[in-house]
Amino acid sequence: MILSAHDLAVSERLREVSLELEPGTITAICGPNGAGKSTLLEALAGLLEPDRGHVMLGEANLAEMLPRERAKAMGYLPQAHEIVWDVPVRSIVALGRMPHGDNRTEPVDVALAALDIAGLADRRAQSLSGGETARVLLARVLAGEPCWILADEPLAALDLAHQLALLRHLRAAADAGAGVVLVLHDLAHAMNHADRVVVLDRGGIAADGVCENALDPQVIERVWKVAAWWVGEPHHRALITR
Ligand SMILES: Nc1ncnc2c1ncn2[C@@H]1O[C@H](COP(=O)(O)OP(=O)(O)OP(=O)(O)O)[C@@H](O)[C@H]1O
Repeated sequence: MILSAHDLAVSERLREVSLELEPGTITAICGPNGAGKSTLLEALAGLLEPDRGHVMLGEANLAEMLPRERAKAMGYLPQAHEIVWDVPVRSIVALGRMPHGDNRTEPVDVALAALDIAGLADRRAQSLSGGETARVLLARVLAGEPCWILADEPLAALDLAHQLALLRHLRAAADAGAGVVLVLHDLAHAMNHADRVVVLDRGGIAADGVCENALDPQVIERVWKVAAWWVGEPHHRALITR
């Protein structure tokens, strides 16, 4: 189902943002610190009530959906990676099944494997490293098999191999019909792995479109105030800065 934002405004943080996001694709939200990326993602997840505007999931207004139905549809990973309960990793990941009210173990096992944490399943959550914690919280989102995966900087704490593995998994989820929206600071990840990039600047949309256009050097110069250019082949590009 299409996820759409209509004239979303949140105090000084977001100014009249409208977007239509297609399932089956990966959209990256990029922009400088404080641009409003996390605010937009939270609003798209239905977890932040905008001052004006609304978010629709297909024909349903997200704000009017039952919390349980919304939680089934929208998998959200916040920016701060913290686990406050000192319980086994498997129990944390299994929380992803809560909106479904079932005890199905298969999605939990698939998520543990996807994030390469099956070997940690019996470890206490508070004994994990930062990157392991991030992978456990992502696995919880994936275990819920949501229609939409909204993740705020999901790659930030991961090492190179786990970043690539997660990106492959998110691509497979999109190919299977899920919508994926990622807040990314690494513009090369956005360029190489997203289908579409939305650039936010000071609460508004500065660019929106296919990666080559939305992350054109002129946009990077205007928004980030950095002189930069792309090298390499499509899907394997690197950003060179001056
Ligand atoms: N709860 C809040 N109350 C008031 N202002 C907030 C709140 N949360 C964030 N802000 C402000 O809103 C603006 C947008 O914040 P947001 O976290 O959405 O930015 P961001 O693009 O995700 O930034 P970053 O890249 O630093 O994570 C910032 O100026 C921030 O200081």
